Amino acid sequence: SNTELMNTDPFEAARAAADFIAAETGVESHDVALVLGSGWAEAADLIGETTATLNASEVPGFHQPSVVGHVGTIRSVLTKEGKRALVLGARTHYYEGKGVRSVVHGVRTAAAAGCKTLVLTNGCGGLNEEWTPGTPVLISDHINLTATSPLEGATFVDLTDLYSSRVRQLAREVDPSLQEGVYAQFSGPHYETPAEVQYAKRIGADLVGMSTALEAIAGRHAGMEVFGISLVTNLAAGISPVPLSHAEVLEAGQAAGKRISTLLAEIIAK
Ligand SMILES: Nc1nc2[nH]c(I)nc2c(=O)[nH]1
Repeated sequence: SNTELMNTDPFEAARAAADFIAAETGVESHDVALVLGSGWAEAADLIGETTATLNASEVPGFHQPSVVGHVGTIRSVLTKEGKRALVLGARTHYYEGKGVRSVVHGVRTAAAAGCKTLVLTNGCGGLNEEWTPGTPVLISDHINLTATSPLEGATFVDLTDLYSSRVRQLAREVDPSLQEGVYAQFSGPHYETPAEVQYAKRIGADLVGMSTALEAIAGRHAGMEVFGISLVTNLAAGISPVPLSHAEVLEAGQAAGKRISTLLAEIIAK
């Protein structure tokens, strides 16, 4: 079974998933992988024409997302430039307790499917009060506060320029006003306390979230060029006087959807 395969050899599990996707979509090899986070759901429709849609639960090793508002599909999208994009709308978060191998299965599957570029998007909390909800921020680097790694054994991988400065430059050509920030991944599922947000700020983070860093490490290990972009959907706890509300988070994501998805489509087209 896929669970056994994931437990014995996660790379075999990714190979099986990639073969399944190639067979089901009729696309032998994909070029760019897109992981959609909160607020980014519209991006797939704007980057090209969806030629196949699979339910995540039917693809080996993937789970139907347990997070409300997250789509559970994997789509093959043909861009106007003829690029094949694999859109992973079924992210597994570390806080779901399914293990770090499950968190990075989609990334490994994308690499096994042929992708050379990995685009990671997410919704996050902002530590800079000028970044109001709905602000997209390029990820320049990350701080992994999960106390874990997707890599096992003596897999010493360099993470210099993990968030490709080349692609960040392309993004700035699309929108010169784009800001950059360091993203800190907390394990979650609770939000940070105000004291933890100040700690994150003090150690150099500009954004706090519960995804992305572990996926980026696995993406680099798999040989892909990684690019990350966050959507600030709320000010992190304590940055603004009012408490967080998940409803506000979701609503801010929806409001910014069109603008950031267009931005992403233009970056991918480059
Ligand atoms: N850790 C963390 N994750 C988040 N995801 C979203 I959307 N907002 C936040 C936040 O404020 N903190």
